[in-house]
Amino acid sequence: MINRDAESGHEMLPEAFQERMRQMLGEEYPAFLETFQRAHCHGLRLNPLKTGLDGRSAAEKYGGAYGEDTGFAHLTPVSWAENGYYYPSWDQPGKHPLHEAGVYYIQEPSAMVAAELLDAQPGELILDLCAAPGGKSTQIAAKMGGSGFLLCNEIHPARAKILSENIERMGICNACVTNETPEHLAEVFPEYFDRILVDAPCSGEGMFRKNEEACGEWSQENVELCARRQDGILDCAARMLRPGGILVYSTCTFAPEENEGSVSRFMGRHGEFVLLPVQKNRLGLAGANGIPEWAEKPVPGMENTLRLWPQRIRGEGHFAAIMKKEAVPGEIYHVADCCKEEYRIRKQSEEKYSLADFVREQRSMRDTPGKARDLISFCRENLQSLTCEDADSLTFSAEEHGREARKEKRGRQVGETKEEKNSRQNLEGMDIVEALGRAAGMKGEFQVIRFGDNLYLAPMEMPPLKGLKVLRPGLHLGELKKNRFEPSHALALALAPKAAVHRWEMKADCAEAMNYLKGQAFHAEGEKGWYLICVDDFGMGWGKLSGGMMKNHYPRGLRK
Ligand SMILES: C[S@@+](CC[C@H](N)C(=O)[O-])C[C@H]1O[C@@H](n2cnc3c(N)ncnc32)[C@H](O)[C@@H]1O
Repeated sequence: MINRDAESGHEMLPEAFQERMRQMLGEEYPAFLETFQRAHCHGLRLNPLKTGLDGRSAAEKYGGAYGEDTGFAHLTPVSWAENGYYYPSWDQPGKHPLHEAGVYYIQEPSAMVAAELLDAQPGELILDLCAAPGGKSTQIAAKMGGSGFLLCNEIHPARAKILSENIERMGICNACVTNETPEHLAEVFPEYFDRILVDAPCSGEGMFRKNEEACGEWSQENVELCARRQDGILDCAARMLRPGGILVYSTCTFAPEENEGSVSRFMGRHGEFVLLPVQKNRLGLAGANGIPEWAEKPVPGMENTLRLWPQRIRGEGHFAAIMKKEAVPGEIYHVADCCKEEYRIRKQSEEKYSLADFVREQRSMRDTPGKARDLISFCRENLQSLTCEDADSLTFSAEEHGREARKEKRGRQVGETKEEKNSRQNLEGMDIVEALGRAAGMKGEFQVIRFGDNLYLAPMEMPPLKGLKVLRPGLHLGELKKNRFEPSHALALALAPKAAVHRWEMKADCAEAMNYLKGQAFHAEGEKGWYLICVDDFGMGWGKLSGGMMKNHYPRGLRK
């Protein structure tokens, strides 16, 4: 039954929920209820993969550079998230071209805390098990900075598609998106990951203020159902974590059964895990403790978990806990290193191409000069020549400008045998693919994967995905069409703009940018070919110039 107390602003809250919250909060209950009369906070996270800056510098640069009507001014920091900012309710950053260019992700401020606690490091193997729509995955990827492997999984197909689009929009190169059950993933990846985030499906009580509809669906039975589901998901996560690995569990609900309850039941079943304290002072969240008495069988350290309350902070209700897998009960789990070794060997035997094989195959695809459908020819014509000894500091050569200069030196050079010429061109091809990976943000070693006519880049750490439902096996580079290679939208968003030979610059706050997002073609003069369409120096999509017209290649499904 719904309590309709119009004056209080919480008329939509179910009575049983109110009664339980009254019991839980005691004297603090009126302050909690009062939050339902206030508007909720709005947050966004700046994307360092795009800006190349830390949050503060990016906020100063971009927050200051845009007027009120762009929806990108007035940013104030969220204390617990590195690149997190509040924006005022009158701003509409979701409608701005910079949003489509992946410069930021709109995310509820409290929801930013879980990925901070996961503390992902470059080079690690990380799983986001319940990942759609991708707020936390994109935050984790930002921390990895293009190095290591991120598996983003979502059980619901339609939500997995949205997840994949968000991974693409944010220009992430080292992530794979799957649509799997936790149980199936646990069979495929025993003790594989260094860190796992379980941002669990929950009763969503913490979002009631934002989403009234969720209130109507609330029931005690659903809370209990969610708690049981969380037990199952956490058990799968435990199987996939390597000894010494970190598991972060989070929800956006207040229900004790799904928070302290889920954690203590999990710890009861898994003696190999210990609870780690959340460093609350560092996050500006002193005293935001979990409550041991709210678990049926509390385990030591439960107060070290994190509870966010809307009456205490500028954000919605959230819960998070950090757990570490310590012991290695050999009879249940394999040893992680053995497992990784196994993957490495499988990869070697199953992998279709080495980079060298791939380059050789691509070069043989050039049936007629000028009709090259291979990736290397595309790069030669459309990417600046790059040197990439140090992945962190790409140098783009300005001297080799011009279509002629970029053409492959096809003929034999003086004193060169046929074999030497082939080998030189293969090496050049490998350099080009290597440079493409760097320009797309790859920091470690990577592989090129071909699915039919589609080409992808993926970190070397990505294991074989046979038998899994995969939406995105890495960064989509593009498609080999009949007579040409067509670059993907994902590549436009991941590519460092300075790597593109042809760029078409637009101002983010002008009508031209919105018209491009609507799919409109426009008049333009310049050299024929592919153009990276940029808003304020950020890649937003492709256009193809021919005969004075820029054909619009912004994907139909994303047009405004
Ligand atoms: C809280 S949401 C995740 C939000 C996401 N982490 C983010 O930051 O954008 C929980 C997700 O778990 C998914 N889910 C539902 N049932 C599941 C199950 N049995 N196993 C795994 N995930 C499930 C839901 O579809 C939902 O997308």
